[in-house]
Amino acid sequence: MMHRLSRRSISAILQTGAGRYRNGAASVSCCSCLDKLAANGDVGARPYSILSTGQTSPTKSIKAFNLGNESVLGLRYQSTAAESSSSESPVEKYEYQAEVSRLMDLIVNSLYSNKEVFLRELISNASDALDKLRFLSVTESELLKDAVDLDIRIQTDKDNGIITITDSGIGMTRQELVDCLGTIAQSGTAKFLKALKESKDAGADSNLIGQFGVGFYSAFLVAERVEVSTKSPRSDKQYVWEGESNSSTYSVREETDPAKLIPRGTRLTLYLKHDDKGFAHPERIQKLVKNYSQFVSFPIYTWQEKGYTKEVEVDEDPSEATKDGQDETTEKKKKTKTIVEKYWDWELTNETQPIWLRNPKEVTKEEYNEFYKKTFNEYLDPLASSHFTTEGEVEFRSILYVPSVAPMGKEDIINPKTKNIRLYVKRVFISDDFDGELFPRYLSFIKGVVDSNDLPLNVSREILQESRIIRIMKKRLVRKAFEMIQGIALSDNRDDYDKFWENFGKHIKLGCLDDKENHKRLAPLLRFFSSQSEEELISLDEYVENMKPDQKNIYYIASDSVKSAKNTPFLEKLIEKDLEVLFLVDPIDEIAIQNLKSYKEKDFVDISKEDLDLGEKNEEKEKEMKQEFGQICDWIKKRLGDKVASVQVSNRLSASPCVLVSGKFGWSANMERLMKAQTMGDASSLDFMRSRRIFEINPQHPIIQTLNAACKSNPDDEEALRAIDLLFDTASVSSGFTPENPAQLGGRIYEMMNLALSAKLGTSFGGFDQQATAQAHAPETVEAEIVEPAESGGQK
Ligand SMILES: Nc1ncnc2c1ncn2[C@@H]1O[C@H](COP(=O)(O)OP(=O)(O)OP(=O)(O)O)[C@@H](O)[C@H]1O
Repeated sequence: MMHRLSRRSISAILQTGAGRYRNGAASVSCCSCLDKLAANGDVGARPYSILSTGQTSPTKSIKAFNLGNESVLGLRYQSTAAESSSSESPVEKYEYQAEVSRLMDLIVNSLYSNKEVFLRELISNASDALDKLRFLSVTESELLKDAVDLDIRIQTDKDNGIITITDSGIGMTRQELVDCLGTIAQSGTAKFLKALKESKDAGADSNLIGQFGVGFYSAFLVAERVEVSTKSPRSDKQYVWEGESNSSTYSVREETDPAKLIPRGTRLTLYLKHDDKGFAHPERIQKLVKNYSQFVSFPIYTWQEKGYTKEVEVDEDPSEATKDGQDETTEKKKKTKTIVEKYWDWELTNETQPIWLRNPKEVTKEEYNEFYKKTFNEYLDPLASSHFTTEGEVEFRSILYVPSVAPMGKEDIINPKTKNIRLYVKRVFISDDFDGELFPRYLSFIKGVVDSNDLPLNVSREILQESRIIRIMKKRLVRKAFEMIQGIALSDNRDDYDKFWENFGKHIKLGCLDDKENHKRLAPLLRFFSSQSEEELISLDEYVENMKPDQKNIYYIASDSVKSAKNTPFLEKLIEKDLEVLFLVDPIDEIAIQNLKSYKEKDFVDISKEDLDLGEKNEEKEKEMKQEFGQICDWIKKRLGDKVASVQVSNRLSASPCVLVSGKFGWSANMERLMKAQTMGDASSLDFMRSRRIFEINPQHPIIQTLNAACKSNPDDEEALRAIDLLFDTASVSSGFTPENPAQLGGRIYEMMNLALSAKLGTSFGGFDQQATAQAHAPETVEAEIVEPAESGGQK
């Protein structure tokens, strides 16, 4: 029977394993999102709450963020009468949110290495602002009313140590300026702070800024003063934000200097610290742009000194001319020299054709890897990549990657929240916020870009969910992802697949539960230990190749470790017959295999369940056995009552006297343990499953032969009957089940020990009351055992 489990149950089972997956913290990218969440009343589960929403006047615009356990005022208006009246455009002063102050303090006082990443962060913000404008303008064309190109321009003044970064993006209104710069509302920065703290605790270097980025505030890595002058197409006015590295306040005012007005977008001016003025060299900036922002899809221009050569006449010495004996009346051929004329101009510094639009034959592996690392902020090369174009019904271009490490902090693979797939429509970035629309959740670890010409530019979430085009795209993307993973599996480098399996094996197993349609692609990717390969994982293909010529099934046993799997009595006959058995030791393995049912037409068979056919059925022998052992089977069944469904002669044992086998449709010992641990099985279903077990006896074993004789000569013999009880309890334990009453089992073992010792030494000591000992260990624990699920999970 295949067990149908709810998502909650699967999630719980996944958590039973070594790696615990937890729900990711809410990821909010900007303050406006916070406001939306607050408006939706969706703040309960988030790491913050908004106590009162912003209003136009900053005096009343007070937001309180609950970060961790400290509740801090986001903005505190400090304007004084003197300040507001001192200029035409009043300067309003604000205090940073406490988190920002902490971050600024860290940036200014602790982070000295890798400072150059400030440029990457600021260019990335400019590029986001351009993306946002392009996206919004699809539905609000008036946003583009100021006809300026969509680009980023960086100018330097090396003498004064000033860098200016200007974009023609969406800009910020006054309120947005106040909301966005001065508070931390996005998860990247919060994660950075947390990681920084952890790395410091661990004594590691604090060079984490490159991995996480701290967005806008990284400007203070190099600047002592930052000016942000910004003009939103939704506002008539331009505003200026000013902050200093050693101050806990910042100010906002209107831009009144006509020379400084821009039609749209944002201009950041960085006044560099004395020691960092070297960043204002035009060549250095050019090098950094090439290094960090090569794959930004908007043109980045840098202000560069250029030169062109020209010929200029040289004034001749008149005496020299007469020396040559030239006739003064003949026209003189004038002498010239080549000089270089210097001038300053904008120079395009990045490659603007997106890498996915290029011909795959012309892109090198290094370029793919660089694009991956820059786009997804990764430090390691991916394990594999695939660049392809699909044609026909739906056309799109894509580059997909398999990361070489699992995300930091582990994600919830059941409900992943990733920004791993960036969707473009006709090169316009649309979204990276997907929830299973382009990839099934179990493949959410795949990263990449997808660019389609067939989708409308104003594609909304609803359109995505309903779209036939998206459905076709998803099918193709999934197929490509599988080809890519299979490519790693088939490569000569086994380490790569081991790495993949370690990081994403659970995802593949989850796919076996979730995606019936792709079972054929998922199954060859699975890996297990086996009775013949305890150290190295094997594939199902390797198992099938190793099968005996007449072997029909793929045998497996589910257990909690390789060690306990290899010692289970269920293996005995299979080992003797040299049949390989897969060891399913991850909690999710058994459910995954049960969902697959078969591989290459070979059924998966659980060797701990009834009706195990090892291909040696002999009816004659069975009849004989029935005659010889039929009576003992009935006798044992009578003694065990409802604890078992039946007692049978076993064909799977050689060394053990007996074993407790699960019913064909019942829970294996492993499943029963999981169900109990997760309190997913209520007491009645546990009792039912237990009552379906079969007690199998090994007719060759001396204990069974002795009992067989006892049953024929004296079936009421108390000692023989108690031996049956002990045999049953012991078989439960060795078969992987938890004994119903461990204390009672202990009592029975002591009793047997006493009997054996008495027989050996010819005496019984101290009037030892065997039955009393057994009973003394019995009572309360029975209760505790039954009550346990209800206490922890409310089920009984
Ligand atoms: N050049 C810009 N144009 C328009 N808005 C900007 C610009 N730079 C920053 N912002 C606004 O300021 C906010 C905060 O920027 P910051 O870089 O600190 O974080 P972020 O960009 O949201 O997150 P991350 O840097 O992790 O992507 C942005 O979300 C954006 O709304």
